[in-house]
Amino acid sequence: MSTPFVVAVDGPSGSGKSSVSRAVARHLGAGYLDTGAMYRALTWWCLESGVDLGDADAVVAAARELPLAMGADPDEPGVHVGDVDVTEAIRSSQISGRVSTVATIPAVRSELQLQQRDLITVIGDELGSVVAEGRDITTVVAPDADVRLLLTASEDARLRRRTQELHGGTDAESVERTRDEVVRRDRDDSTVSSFLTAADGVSTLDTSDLTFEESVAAAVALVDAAREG
Ligand SMILES: Nc1ncnc2c1ncn2[C@@H]1O[C@H](COP(=O)(O)OP(=O)(O)O)[C@@H](O)[C@H]1O
Ligand SMILES: Nc1ccn([C@H]2C[C@H](O)[C@@H](COP(=O)(O)OP(=O)(O)O)O2)c(=O)n1
Repeated sequence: MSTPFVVAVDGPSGSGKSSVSRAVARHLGAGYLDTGAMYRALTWWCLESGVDLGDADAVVAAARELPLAMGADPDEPGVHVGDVDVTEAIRSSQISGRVSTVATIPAVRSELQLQQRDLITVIGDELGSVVAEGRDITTVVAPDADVRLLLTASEDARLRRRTQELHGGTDAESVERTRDEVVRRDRDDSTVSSFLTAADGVSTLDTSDLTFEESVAAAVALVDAAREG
């Protein structure tokens, strides 16, 4: 069996990681792994089962026991915890508002990073290639990936995109309602991962002034160059 082709993508909220990574995975016929969804699913499970998010030991124990199933289809990347389909529920503002509390516990990160490496191996072995995205994939989870890409975009562009997605418009009030979900969360998350500037060997793609299609084309060009080289 040949070694799987791995694409690692990081970036702040609203930079386009999920949508661009899914498009790249479709282009490659690869599997897709949304590592942020794993932190979200753990947060959902803790809230559902009454685990106090302030009790780091309890959250770590929950991370070890989490009955998580990650779908790898970029067209339909479902997330299940036990029998429950949490794909939609983990995108709620309740989860977005609390996920950083979970994701900034170092031992939780170590546990989920282990699970993410295993998933990248399993998906890669099955499909031949995998696109994994998050905050620390290029640096910690898969630093040896064949392609390592940091997506960036101005705060203004990221806020506008997320507001459009969540509220269907970009009036001033909706933008303010979204600010906590983007700006505050990135500030908290960046205390434990370095996803605002590219590490050595990581390519940066600034999507601020690109259309979605242009972002995908630029990412695909990088991936194709690495495949051919
Ligand atoms: N140039 C662009 N690059 C990437 N996404 C863009 C661009 N312009 C608009 N978007 C939209 O912004 C949103 C980005 O969301 P998402 O991919 O979930 O970002 P992230 O995973 O980084 O939080 C999507 O709805 C996407 O269609
Ligand atoms: N590899 C990762 C992925 C996500 N996280 C954290 C940081 C984020 O606040 C949450 C949710 O990530 P997610 O990628 O779903 O967030 P956005 O879609 O970018 O808004 O998880 C992380 O710490 N490390």
